[in-house]
Amino acid sequence: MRAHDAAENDAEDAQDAGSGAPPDSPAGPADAAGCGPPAEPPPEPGPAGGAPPPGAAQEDGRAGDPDPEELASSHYRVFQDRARQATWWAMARRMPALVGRALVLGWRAGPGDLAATAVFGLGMGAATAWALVATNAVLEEVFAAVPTADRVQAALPSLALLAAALVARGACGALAGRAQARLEPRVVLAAERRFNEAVTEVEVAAFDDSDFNDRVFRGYATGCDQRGNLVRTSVDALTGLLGIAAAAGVLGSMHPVLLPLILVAMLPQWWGSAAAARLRYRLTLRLTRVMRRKFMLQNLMIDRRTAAELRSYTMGPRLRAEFDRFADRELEARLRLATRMALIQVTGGALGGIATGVVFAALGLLLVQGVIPLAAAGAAVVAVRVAQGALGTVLVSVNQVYEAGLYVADLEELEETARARTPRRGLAPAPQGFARIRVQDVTFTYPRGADDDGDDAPGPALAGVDLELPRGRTVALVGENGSGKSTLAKLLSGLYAPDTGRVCWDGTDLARVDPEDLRARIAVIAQDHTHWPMTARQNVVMSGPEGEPERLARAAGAAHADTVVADLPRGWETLLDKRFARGHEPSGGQWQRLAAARGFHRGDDGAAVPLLIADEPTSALDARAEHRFFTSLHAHAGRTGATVVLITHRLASVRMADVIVVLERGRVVAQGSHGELMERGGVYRELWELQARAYRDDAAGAGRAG
Ligand SMILES: Nc1ncnc2c1ncn2[C@@H]1O[C@H](COP(=O)(O)OP(=O)(O)OP(=O)(O)O)[C@@H](O)[C@H]1O
Repeated sequence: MRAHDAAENDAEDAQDAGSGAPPDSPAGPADAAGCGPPAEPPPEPGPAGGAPPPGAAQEDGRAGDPDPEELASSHYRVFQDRARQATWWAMARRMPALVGRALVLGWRAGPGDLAATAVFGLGMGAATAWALVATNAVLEEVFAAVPTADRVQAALPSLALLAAALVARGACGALAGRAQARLEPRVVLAAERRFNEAVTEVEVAAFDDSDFNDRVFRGYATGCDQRGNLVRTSVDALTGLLGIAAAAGVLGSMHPVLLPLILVAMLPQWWGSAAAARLRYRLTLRLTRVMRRKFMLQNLMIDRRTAAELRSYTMGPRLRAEFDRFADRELEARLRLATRMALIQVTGGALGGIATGVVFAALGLLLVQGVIPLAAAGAAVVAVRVAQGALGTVLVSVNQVYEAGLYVADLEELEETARARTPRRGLAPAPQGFARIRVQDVTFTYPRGADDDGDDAPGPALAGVDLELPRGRTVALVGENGSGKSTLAKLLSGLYAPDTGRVCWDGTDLARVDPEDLRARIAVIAQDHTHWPMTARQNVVMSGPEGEPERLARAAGAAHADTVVADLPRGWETLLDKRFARGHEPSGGQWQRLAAARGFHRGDDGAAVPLLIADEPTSALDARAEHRFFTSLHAHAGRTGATVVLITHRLASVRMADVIVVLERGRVVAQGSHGELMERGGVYRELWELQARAYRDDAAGAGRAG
């Protein structure tokens, strides 16, 4: 069964069995998006979210359709469990911590703006109380007996006070709003900076973990903005609370029985906003993978690097269909959400109307029974309205704080994971150099994602590797595809650490030295080199010194990138990306020469950079360029005294290497010079003879044809 069929079936099953609702009920929108694992029912909506949904037991027994690539993702279970905890009680419990967190974030990002927000927020609360007291005074003056012109005149000072209170309230509101609006972007920017640091400092192995990638996507798509939301909505909640406190204080001073009426008036609003926020949150959470797929597919459609192949292989309709498949799921989920939101709104509105009626009836009753005077009843109506507005703000904010808090917690977990997976700093500096590099009994398995259950886990990429790389020599790693050459190169370059065993520069275990310091002493010409959207100069100089023209010329000459640059319209200053105006696109081989120049540039000083690793550096080069390149590589070892590690399938060039290491299925099966390995036989001689025979046959064929 194809993956998406399974996902769709699963979505339908989840609707039928998991929610206890009919198939077209809105209970299963997120599963319709195909994101939830088969054994997970959709979470129970509504305030009683802690209870298991009806039908969950059925679902447990149901044989779900396997769709491991898309659905078997245990971290969704974590989120569903967390979303299910979103009861009112859970929200209330988390509120102090979340608001506290928001205040800390706000204080760190903009202490002045946070202080201004607090001062003007308090001012608003005080002005609200003042306005209510003035309202009561005005009504008392007017309604103490039958209203007359004199009474209205007598009420004028109170009216002036009321007007002043309202002006003060408006001014405080505007100033608090300004401070808050200044605070939010600062908080978002601070979050973005932390996020950028986390994702660029984390070890490269983290990107092999799909769970980490999901978190990174959520952080990038929503997490940073939600930090701003958390601060804004927390301030809103606190401001609303001040408004309520003001109204409640004034009402309570009139008559304590008026206090519970505020609560009655607000309950429906509470329910509506809580339900709506949780629905939205769950949808976004469950659509993460769908949105990520859509984003990926759309990138393939718009990227100029894929544009040609997309057309050659007539991939357009297929990609569009794939996009539609995910987009339809998302749309369906969003449409269901819209319906559910409307239902919640209608229900909340109706219940709100009933509650207001109950409040007014209660006020009438109190008035008739002489519990409160007419003026107090009038002021109470105004106070209830004020409190309703403020409570509305609080309730919406509380839900938003809770919702933002979930995203922020997710982002903080990402930061925590990233911190835990960021190589430790402050270790000993890397050794200046080495007489030899020793790889001792190294075993390495690529990290698996949280979703991998281990049943079909691949074996180690390297197993029991022992090796010595002498200083100033060229060491070639050869072997068939997947034999572990690049993995060994990544371990040698300090990108990955061995699971067991050690990589040592003389007596120093590289696990004990500062990884960034180590990497600064290694130059790498990567197999999957990046086409940096920068100028040709920046592509070569990268993190190295900029103002050394001789060094640049040497590097470009060694990589034969000088001829590439000579043909560029603006030489070294040509921008190498066609997406920009006046950008230029080098050919694949030209890019490879620039990438090689980057490696030579970094490794120019062999005392500072004693190791150069070149992973298939000539795969896109023509025969002449390839030959020249290998000559340069050997010359580099001779000139700088650096050790050169070369990975290549071109065995004719490997012949020049001082040591050739043959890998097979992650193990070193032979090592020695070309002559020794040819004499010994085995994989190396087999591969060599295959390539040599192909050339001999071609030459013979050409001779006969001639
Ligand atoms: N990032 C990764 N995550 C998981 N497995 C990986 C990763 N990179 C490589 N592998 C696996 O590790 C094994 C060794 O791969 P490696 O890239 O080191 O081989 P190689 O000898 O360089 O191959 P080639 O000649 O094709 O470049 C392979 O089985 C491969 O599937």
